[in-house]
Amino acid sequence: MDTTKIQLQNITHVYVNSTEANTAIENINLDVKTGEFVSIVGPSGCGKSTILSCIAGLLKPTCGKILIDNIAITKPSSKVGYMLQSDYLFDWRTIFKNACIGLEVMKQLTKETEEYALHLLKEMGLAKYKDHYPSQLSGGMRQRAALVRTLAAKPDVLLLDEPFSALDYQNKLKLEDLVSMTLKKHNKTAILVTHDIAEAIAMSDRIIIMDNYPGKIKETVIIPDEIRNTVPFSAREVEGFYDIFHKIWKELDVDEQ
Ligand SMILES: Nc1ncnc2c1ncn2[C@@H]1O[C@H](COP(=O)(O)OP(=O)(O)OP(=O)(O)O)[C@@H](O)[C@H]1O
Repeated sequence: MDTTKIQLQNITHVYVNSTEANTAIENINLDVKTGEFVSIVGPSGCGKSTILSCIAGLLKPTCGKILIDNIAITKPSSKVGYMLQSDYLFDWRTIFKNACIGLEVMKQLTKETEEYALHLLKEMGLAKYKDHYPSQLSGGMRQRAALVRTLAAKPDVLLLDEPFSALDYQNKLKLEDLVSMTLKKHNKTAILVTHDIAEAIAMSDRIIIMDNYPGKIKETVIIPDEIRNTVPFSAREVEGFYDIFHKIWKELDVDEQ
């Protein structure tokens, strides 16, 4: 049975400083099901990161309510993992120690949780680098270590804010496959923010297209099963992939509006 994991109910957020008020997002309504992968695309400044920060409990929306498992989000919670463009690994800690940092901060470091972190490092092909330091790893390996750190705390929800954008194309495609397969295997619910339309189509069940001034939902695109059930790398070869690409491209092309 489909259960709703995340609910955004009429979310509006206004950034206020000493000279002005800026309505970043207005009346955002969105339900995300357990295990669903939703991407958000839209022009720069339309409020994608603001939405993620509100779901993460880092930002309190000016109006509206956010629920996870029907419980209102008022502060950051271990249920929600956040992965960003920069890996934020600590250079003085080994990869294993970096992977365990969230557990340490939450005072959940036990033999069992350490073993789980080690298991995830193995899954990500990093077991033999566990005693290395971040500076000894490539960008793709570092981002995989950041993913282990995020998953080690066993969040139900993953918020991914352009996590592959700093990687070279080959590593980006490899990591898309790995993240997609890992999240499916662990039945995680994910929201990805990306400027890469092909990445959004290849990884998602559903894509939310946003509009600017103020940020709002313009359209929703449901990804057909043939694409959804294929790993991201091969999804690009599925018939109909580029029809969806062109549709989204057109929606985002401000010159044509
Ligand atoms: N701390 C802040 N104070 C004031 N305004 C802010 C703040 N953070 C973001 N904004 C404004 O809110 C709007 C939405 O910003 P946000 O970063 O959420 O957009 P975005 O869609 O993620 O952008 P990008 O694609 O460029 O990363 C923008 O107009 C931005 O300038």
